[in-house]
Amino acid sequence: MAIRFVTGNDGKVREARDYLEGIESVEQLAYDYTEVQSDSLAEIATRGAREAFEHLGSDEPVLVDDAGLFVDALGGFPGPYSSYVEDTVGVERLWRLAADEENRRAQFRTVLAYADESGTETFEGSVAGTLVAPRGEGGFGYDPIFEYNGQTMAEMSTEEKNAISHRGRALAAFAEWYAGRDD
Ligand SMILES: O=c1[nH]c(=O)c2ncn([C@@H]3O[C@H](COP(=O)(O)OP(=O)(O)OP(=O)(O)O)[C@@H](O)[C@H]3O)c2[nH]1
Ligand SMILES: [Mg+2]
Repeated sequence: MAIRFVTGNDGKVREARDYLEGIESVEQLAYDYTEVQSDSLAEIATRGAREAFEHLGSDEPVLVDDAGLFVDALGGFPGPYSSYVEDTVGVERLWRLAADEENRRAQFRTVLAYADESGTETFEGSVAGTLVAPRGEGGFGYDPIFEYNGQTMAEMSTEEKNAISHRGRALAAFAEWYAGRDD
């Protein structure tokens, strides 16, 4: 049975497909679930997955991904508000905010929530890196300003990004659980 990935973000779908290829197919559903205002990505993802599962019906499980960029020098901003900040402030201006700081460390975090009739499972992944002036054409979102091991995530192929990224790590935990579940 295909995994129903509820997201409007094509980049997330590309990465999930690349990672889960050979395990399960991934179908993108564009249902716009409520993203609650919370400091916790897990809470946002869990509540979104429950709402999407109940709304979409048909007893098929859904997968939701809530992600955020946490900048050390900015007290973890934009964190759970990363999507809003990308749309309002923009990636380039967020970089300029961080460029004035001595400490340019940041983390990317993702929580995947998988909801079915028996409940919701969550899988987390994070990666630590350094913010840099934008480089690279690949990826999406903040990838051009997030450097890991000398490369920005926008300079990596999908496979290279998945091997080190927050989402790749969350997908690894999900894939292990998914393969071992009995249904
Ligand atoms: O550099 C990045 N590398 C990534 O791997 C990544 N994953 C997410 N993001 C950005 O962080 C916010 C998350 O918000 P978010 O989880 O609500 O996603 P979204 O609104 O884009 O899609 P949806 O799944 O909610 O429909 C959005 O601004 C995304 O562009 C990323 N940026
Ligand atoms: Mg969103």
